[in-house]
Amino acid sequence: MTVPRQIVGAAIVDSLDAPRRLLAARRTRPAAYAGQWEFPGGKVEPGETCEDALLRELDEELGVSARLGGEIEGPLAEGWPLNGTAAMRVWFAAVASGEPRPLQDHDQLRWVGVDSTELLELEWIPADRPIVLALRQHVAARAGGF
Ligand SMILES: Nc1nc2c([nH]c(=O)n2[C@H]2C[C@H](O)[C@@H](COP(=O)(O)OP(=O)(O)OP(=O)(O)O)O2)c(=O)[nH]1
Repeated sequence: MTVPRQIVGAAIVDSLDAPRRLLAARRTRPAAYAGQWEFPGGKVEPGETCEDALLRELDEELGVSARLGGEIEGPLAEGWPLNGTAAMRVWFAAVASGEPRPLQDHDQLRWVGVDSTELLELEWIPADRPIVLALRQHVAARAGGF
């Protein structure tokens, strides 16, 4: 069996202890994903841990340093299956310093309520939808439901 290409993504929330809002990012490339919303992140490079790669990507793409919280575990050891031969591990994260800006790969960032219909109505990359649902479940379970 081929090992999927490892991608990492961040569910950036306003607070790791009591998340109410999520930072969604709209991609500009490649054409197949342009205009669709995603979790900021990218490919893990050789020699990097997933966590190091994610912190690097958040710095490059958004200009922030971040603190990672718990992982939103997917069905695979490599996380959540994406299109093709990739899979993505996703962590909750909070901004430690800096103000997120769409420096690379995105043309829009948006803080969206975790329990809002707006979150569900965003045009997510299709493979991200189950991750969004899992994220809501995590937050709802912690908050006692919403
Ligand atoms: N970052 C990110 N990528 C996702 C998500 N969902 C999803 O299917 N993908 C796909 C799109 C890309 O094919 C791949 C991530 O590659 P990328 O282009 O973001 O990686 P990168 O920043 O390292 O870019 P590059 O240096 O290769 O240009 O995973 C998501 O939520 N976040």
